[in-house]
Amino acid sequence: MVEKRIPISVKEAVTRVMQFEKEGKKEEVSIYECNGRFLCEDIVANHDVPSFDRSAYDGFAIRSVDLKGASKENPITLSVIDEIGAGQVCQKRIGEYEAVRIMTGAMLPSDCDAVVMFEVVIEGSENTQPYIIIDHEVETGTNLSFQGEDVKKGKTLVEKGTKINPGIMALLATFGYAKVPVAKKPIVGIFATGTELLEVDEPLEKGKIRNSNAYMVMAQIERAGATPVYFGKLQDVFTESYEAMKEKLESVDVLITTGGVSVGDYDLLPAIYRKLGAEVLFNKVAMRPGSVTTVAHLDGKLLYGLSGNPSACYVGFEIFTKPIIRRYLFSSKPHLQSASAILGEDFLTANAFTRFFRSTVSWKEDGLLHTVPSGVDKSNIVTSLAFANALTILPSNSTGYQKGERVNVLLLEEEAGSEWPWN
Ligand SMILES: Nc1nc2c(c(=O)[nH]1)N[C@H]1C(S)=C(S)[C@@H](COP(=O)(O)OP(=O)(O)OC[C@H]3O[C@@H](n4cnc5c(N)ncnc54)[C@H](O)[C@@H]3O)O[C@H]1N2
Ligand code: MOO
Ligand SMILES: [Mg+2]
Repeated sequence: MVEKRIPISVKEAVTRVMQFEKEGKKEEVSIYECNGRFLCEDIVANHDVPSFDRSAYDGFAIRSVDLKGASKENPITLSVIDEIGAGQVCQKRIGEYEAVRIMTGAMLPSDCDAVVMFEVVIEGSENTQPYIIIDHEVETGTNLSFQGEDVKKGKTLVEKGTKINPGIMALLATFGYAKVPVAKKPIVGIFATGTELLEVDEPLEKGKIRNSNAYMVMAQIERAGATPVYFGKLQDVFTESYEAMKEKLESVDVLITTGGVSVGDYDLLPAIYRKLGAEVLFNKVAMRPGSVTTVAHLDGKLLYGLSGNPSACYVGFEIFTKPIIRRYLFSSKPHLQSASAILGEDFLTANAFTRFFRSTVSWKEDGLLHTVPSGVDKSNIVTSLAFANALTILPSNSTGYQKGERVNVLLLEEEAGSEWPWN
């Protein structure tokens, strides 16, 4: 008699997996190598930015008090006693009716309180002494970039667990991070199981298929921020598979297998977990695709038995493996980012299980996010994955869903993530 598996909810299954979440190890890498890595510490401003008042324009630093009463009828002349470019500091005191020629980014002389742009003054010179004529009043603070206006010292700017992007690179450089504290990438091993599997470079044979899951999952692991290690494919032979898994488990943080987790005669993973002594957290989830997703735990490591069916394998990884990787990478929002979208097609069949259909979401003219299937909604389908940028969640119900209804989607390519999208 075949084993009868009792499905648990997606929320319960994710909860069981997340009991084993942990932050990973830290390392420091050169700023040249950190783009795309995940911060393992918050970035806190260690000084004001800018750290001094500076000119926002090319022009003249002045004392606004000297220009009180200036007008077209009563233009005021200032003597230009110094000249500074960005990086230079004026060493002179600026007295009454004096000004300094100043370039964008140069530190404002301490006696001055505003800048007038070149374009609004008349320049002249008398006996080699330059002067300017100004025909309007200038408020204190005009054309300045103030100390701390960008950020004040002590402010937390970027939280640990954030993926470094070009803007964060600018912050790291601003605050002097020649070495950047990042999370070590966890090592995620993969075996593809199945006697029917051919490698990419092998010609098709009767009854056989090419192994696509391994390459798909490697790319998902990389997208999640970890390092994939492909251990090759295993025939559906117990001893060989057991030995290979036992050996490779030593060298990885997480071990993924694809295929062999259901109730078929050659589905060996349940027996392999037993022999390894791994504790199975669940082997049936009320979701489709991915209902057979099995997660086990052994000596602090998670073993993912993802389905052999490509769509089920893909969804199982995104829902159950990605958040563990992101927690390892110090994220406090490790789950796929959720959003509300308008359903673009009818789904009128009853669902006993929550459906995650692979979807293409896009913004439409109504300003709302819309979701449509990216291909056929069956777990053995591989082509729908190529165009999926989201998973649309259709919770189980007896009526199905109508075009135009609001639904939740999980965004596959957004980096911000969700704390917990399962409420
Ligand atoms: N009696 C039952 N049969 C099945 C059940 C069930 O509940 N009772 N569940 C079905 C569901 S749902 C799924 S999903 C599949 C899951 O099967 P397995 O995870 O055991 O995977 P396999 O049997 O090894 O393979 C399934 C399918 O996927 C193809 N495959 C496998 N590996 C790869 C790969 N690396 N690249 C591409 N395609 C792969 C394989 O050839 C099979 O066609 O079980 C149902 N059966
Ligand atoms: O696990 Mo299967 O993917 O439910 O379709
Ligand atoms: Mg099977």
